[in-house]
Amino acid sequence: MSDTNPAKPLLLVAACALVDADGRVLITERPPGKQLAGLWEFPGGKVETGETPEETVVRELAEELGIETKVPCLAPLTFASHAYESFNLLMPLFVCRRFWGTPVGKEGQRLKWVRPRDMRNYEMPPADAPLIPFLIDLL
Ligand SMILES: Nc1nc2c([nH]c(=O)n2[C@H]2C[C@H](O)[C@@H](COP(=O)(O)OP(=O)(O)OP(=O)(O)O)O2)c(=O)[nH]1
Repeated sequence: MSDTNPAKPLLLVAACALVDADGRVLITERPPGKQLAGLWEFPGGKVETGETPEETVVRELAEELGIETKVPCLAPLTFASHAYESFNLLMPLFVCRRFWGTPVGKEGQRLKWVRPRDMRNYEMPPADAPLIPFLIDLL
């Protein structure tokens, strides 16, 4: 039997795997106070009205990490689809190897560059686990 809830919203979030010259990927710790605080995630955020998911990633990378990239530097890799308690998440994951500046946690969040095969050692949101094999295959 289906447990579909018509009142449960679909949330569109765009995320990015930033890749460095050594094939490591940046993950960031969700700040205290936010939902899923303390978990490690891909930088990104909610797609705002009027934005494309690519524009969201460019904006969030600037806001959260102080780096610049451009829409043509983002390549779609895969997506996450996960039923959270209060919303259904749809999250495209882009890969970006070309960016300007050095990422810093502009909101005080910790950052780590990790090899995809080591990502299982970091606690990530449940939506993210199925993304890891795609990064292992890519890198
Ligand atoms: N950025 C990001 N969000 C993720 C990942 N995995 C995952 O389940 N999420 C969920 C957590 C949140 O419910 C949602 C992202 O919302 P958010 O609160 O970080 O977005 P935002 O930066 O626009 O936040 P805010 O302005 O509302 O504070 O997606 C991930 O890898 N990266």
